[in-house]
Amino acid sequence: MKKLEENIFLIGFMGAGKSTVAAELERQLHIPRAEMDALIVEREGMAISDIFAEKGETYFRDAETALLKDLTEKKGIIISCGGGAVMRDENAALMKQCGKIVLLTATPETIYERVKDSTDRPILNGNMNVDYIRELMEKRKDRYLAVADVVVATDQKSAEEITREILAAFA
Ligand SMILES: Nc1ncnc2c1ncn2[C@@H]1O[C@H](COP(=O)(O)OP(=O)(O)OP(=O)(O)O)[C@@H](O)[C@H]1O
Ligand SMILES: O=C(O)C1=C[C@@H](O)[C@@H](O)[C@H](O)C1
Ligand SMILES: [Mg+2]
Repeated sequence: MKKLEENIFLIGFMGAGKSTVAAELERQLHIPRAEMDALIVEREGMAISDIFAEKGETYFRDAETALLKDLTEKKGIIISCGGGAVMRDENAALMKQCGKIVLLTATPETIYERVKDSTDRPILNGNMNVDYIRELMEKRKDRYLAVADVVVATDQKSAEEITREILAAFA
């Protein structure tokens, strides 16, 4: 893993720990990290929830695809994806072509505990409960699993442990 020629894409449900683990991978591997959500906020000059509310989800999804196209021009970076990014076929194909895809999973109960106080996950606005999380996760699960090269369950594990498992899978 010293000479990472491909990218690492971290995918998974909101709160699975993509941003947290990406930061740990960056710290350990000394390779740059791109946070899709943060880069969209920077490009648009608006919070994610404001983009959804004022411009709509399709606008956000188009911005996400445009950003992914720019990011996949690069090599050897860690990309922490938006939780829904891989649901678009075009995005999933781009990721597959340009790197290894790591899926982080967690139970709906764990996810709820991690995201319940957040106000900037518009997909969960008004639906912040375990049942809704389970339902949406179920809808997304097949796609997440279909594209993943490596799957790491994150419940009751620290970011360091999860990172160790990812690196072991690629060793
Ligand atoms: N392994 C873990 N154990 C305990 N808490 C965690 C773990 N991973 C992440 N968290 C916490 O859960 C919350 C969500 O984590 P994070 O932002 O990394 O998720 P994400 O997958 O990037 O979510 P999103 O798709 O919404 O960007 C944060 O408060 C983070 O500190
Ligand atoms: O799962 C999703 O659809 C999303 C996850 C977040 O990372 C953001 O990209 C946005 O809130 C949408
Ligand atoms: Mg994140």
